[in-house]
Amino acid sequence: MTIFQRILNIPLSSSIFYRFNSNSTIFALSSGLGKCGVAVVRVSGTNANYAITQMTNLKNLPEPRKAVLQNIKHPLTKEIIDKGLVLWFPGPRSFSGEDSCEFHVHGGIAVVEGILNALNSLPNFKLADPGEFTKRAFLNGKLDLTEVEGLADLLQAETEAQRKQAFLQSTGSLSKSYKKWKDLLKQSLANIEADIDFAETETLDYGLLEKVEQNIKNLCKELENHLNDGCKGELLRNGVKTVILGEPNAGKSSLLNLLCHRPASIVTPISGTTRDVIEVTLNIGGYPLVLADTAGLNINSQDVIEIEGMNRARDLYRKADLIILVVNIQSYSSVQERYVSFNDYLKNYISDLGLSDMNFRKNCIIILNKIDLDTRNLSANICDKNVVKLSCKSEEGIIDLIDILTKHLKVLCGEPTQEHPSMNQLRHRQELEKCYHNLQRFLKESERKESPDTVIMAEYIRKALRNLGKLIGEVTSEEILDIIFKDFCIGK
Ligand SMILES: Nc1nc2c(ncn2[C@@H]2O[C@H](COP(=O)(O)OP(=O)(O)OP(=O)(O)O)[C@@H](O)[C@H]2O)c(=O)[nH]1
Ligand SMILES: [K+]
Ligand SMILES: [Mg+2]
Repeated sequence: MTIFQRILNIPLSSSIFYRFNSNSTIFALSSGLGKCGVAVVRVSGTNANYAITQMTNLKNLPEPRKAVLQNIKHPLTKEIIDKGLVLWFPGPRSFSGEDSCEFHVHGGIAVVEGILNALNSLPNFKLADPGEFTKRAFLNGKLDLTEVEGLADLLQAETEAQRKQAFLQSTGSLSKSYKKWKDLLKQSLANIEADIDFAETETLDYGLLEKVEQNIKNLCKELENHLNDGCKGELLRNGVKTVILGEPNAGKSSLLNLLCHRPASIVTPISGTTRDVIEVTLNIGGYPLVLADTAGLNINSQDVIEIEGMNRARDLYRKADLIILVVNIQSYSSVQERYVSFNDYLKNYISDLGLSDMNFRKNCIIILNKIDLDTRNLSANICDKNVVKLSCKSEEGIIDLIDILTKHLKVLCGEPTQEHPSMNQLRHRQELEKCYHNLQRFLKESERKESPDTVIMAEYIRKALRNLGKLIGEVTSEEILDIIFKDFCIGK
């Protein structure tokens, strides 16, 4: 039961009942719950005008989109609940596309409760389900499905780059490309259908089919580029999975704590302290980083708990987008004479950790930790832009670390722009892969030596069109909509 249902004492089943009643007028607190300066209560639906005429002294509806100050009263008891701003948004020029209005009242819990109770007493008014305003906007054609997803992401965005990506998507940058592709396919289909229907009886443009083929080939190239983007958008949306690896006592947990500014992971001088994976989510330079501290890798260990911890560390290593390898300068110092260079030592270190297949130049940052203990000044001879010299104790080198982390994140997540928005959900990728596949089958048929079957070719384009239609929500199912709208909060 939601807090609103509790406030209004509305039984749970009623919201399920109303789900099938799209004629109802919905209302909800759209600003955050709790004491605050101003609370915004939103109303949308055929009877939205009642909320104004029944709850204020206005005889007529106010001028659209202009705030008016009014006493707001309960429609039955006529008791004044609060004085606040009232706004009227006649459809279709409203967020949901329906007649809508808003009450901006004082953000006290009892005030909000009073307004919600007053609205609930109006005929055919009901508390909105999570995301119901947006769902109505989608069903009224105000937003397509990728824009809805962008809006959901905008509400969830925790970093600047995530906000940027979500905002671009919510304002249609992604659907613009998809709609352009759809128009091209529609045109191609019309041309092929013309060929099927009239080629034998009428003279059609010479080379019409060849033109279609060339267009589809170009589209396939564009689709390839869009699909082979290194999953940048997905990484930005979900966070870059980063794992800290290294020998026991290298300072992995100290590093995690330093980056998240709190003692999230236990630090002791005892080797083998960390066993479970400790995960934190950070905002580094506007990019989301999902950072995991792991058990130190010690291939000689006989301890079953430590071995299980190491298994978990190696499992994360295989799934990680970015690796932070921690090297203890004291360990290097003790054997430095045996190696021609630090690089040489590193290779051996990595193989000793059982990470021999690791490509430590790609998406890997090497941390030379404990430089406060570098009494022999060994670090002076190490000049590698991928090696950060750090002391988790004195925090020397932390700025370099943040710098190099940000650089890696920028490359991994990319910088989505209006012209080149990134796709960022598995749903999009799957639908586009199917679309690409269907176009490939079209090209295969068109390139057949014996006369290609234009009916089959048309069918592949129809299928590809359906894939794009699903992507932007022209073809959809209640099931998909439920998944997408469940991420919204009440009032949006
Ligand atoms: N002097 C100094 N000590 C450090 C530094 N970083 C970590 N330590 C110390 O090194 C010891 C081990 O640190 P941890 O962070 O627990 O190391 P770990 O790699 O997580 O160790 P395990 O979880 O056991 O694998 C602790 O006593 C830390 O205080 C550093 O930069 N300088
Ligand atoms: K330790
Ligand atoms: Mg540790």
